[in-house]
Amino acid sequence: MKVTFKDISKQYKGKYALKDFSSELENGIYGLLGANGAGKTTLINIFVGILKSDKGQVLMNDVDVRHLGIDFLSHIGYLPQYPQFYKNFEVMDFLRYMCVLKDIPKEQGEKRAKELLDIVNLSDASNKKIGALSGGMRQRVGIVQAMLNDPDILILDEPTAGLDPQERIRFRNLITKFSENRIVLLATHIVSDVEYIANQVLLLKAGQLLKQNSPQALAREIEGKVWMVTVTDETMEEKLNHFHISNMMRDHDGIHLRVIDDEKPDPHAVNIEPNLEDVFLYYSGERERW
Ligand SMILES: Nc1ncnc2c1ncn2[C@@H]1O[C@H](COP(=O)(O)OP(=O)(O)OP(=O)(O)O)[C@@H](O)[C@H]1O
Repeated sequence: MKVTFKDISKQYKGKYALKDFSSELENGIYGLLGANGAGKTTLINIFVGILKSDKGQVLMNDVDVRHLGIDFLSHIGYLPQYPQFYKNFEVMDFLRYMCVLKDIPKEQGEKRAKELLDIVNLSDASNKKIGALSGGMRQRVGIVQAMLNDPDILILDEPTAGLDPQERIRFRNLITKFSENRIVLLATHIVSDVEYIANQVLLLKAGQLLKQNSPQALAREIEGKVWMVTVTDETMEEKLNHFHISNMMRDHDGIHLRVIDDEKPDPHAVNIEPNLEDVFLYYSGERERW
């Protein structure tokens, strides 16, 4: 399976939400990483056909998806940013309903729903009302409905919003489990959602694709630009005013700043190994004061 985005643009009131976005995806997990408002949902909405682009094409195996119509949708599983569930539906009834919408034959859908509920550890909840589930359980129902048609392309828009750390880890493991022989596109602004599971990260800023590479390669690209500097309360201000700081930690030796900059920020600064959060900040961060 191959998906190609070709020069996609979308404007709202003369302002670009997405500008000349081009990328190619093959089987694997892709983290679409960008700050709030970077254009992630716009791209996904264009991809799944909810939104029309002003310009550009989405191709599946080199065919424009607009020519494929319903056939394209049968290849897609989609979990929106704010999934709306019927709270009075029981889990299994909701999944049966989704099978009807997706035109999945009854017996096949029933079997698939039960298998998926088992994989996400929700078999015991299949007769519970959706309104009675925790946020994490509801997200798992969301991913089950996205997987009902055994899609080649799984699209998840901010899927870990509202999950606690343990649920977040479980969810990541689940995505990895489901990623075999599929394209998974996972939009998020939370770096740790994709740092360990994405084969490639697409870094989006103000509607434009800044970078596409593996997390490791992206981190290597900024080697030599991440520094550790120890300061005092008196000398800290100057650093905060001049540099991107990705972390601050205070202990009995002083305040340890993780600084991101092309130049050595202090004669005593030492280089440290970059991570994906540093990459995100290096390319898309504004210097913010709190
Ligand atoms: N219907 C709309 N009308 C006007 N502007 C919009 C509309 N939808 C999105 N935008 C603007 O387009 C830009 C991209 O928004 P988008 O929702 O795609 O970003 P995002 O990366 O998904 O952000 P978030 O993480 O907050 O969901 C933003 O500046 C947003 O304000």
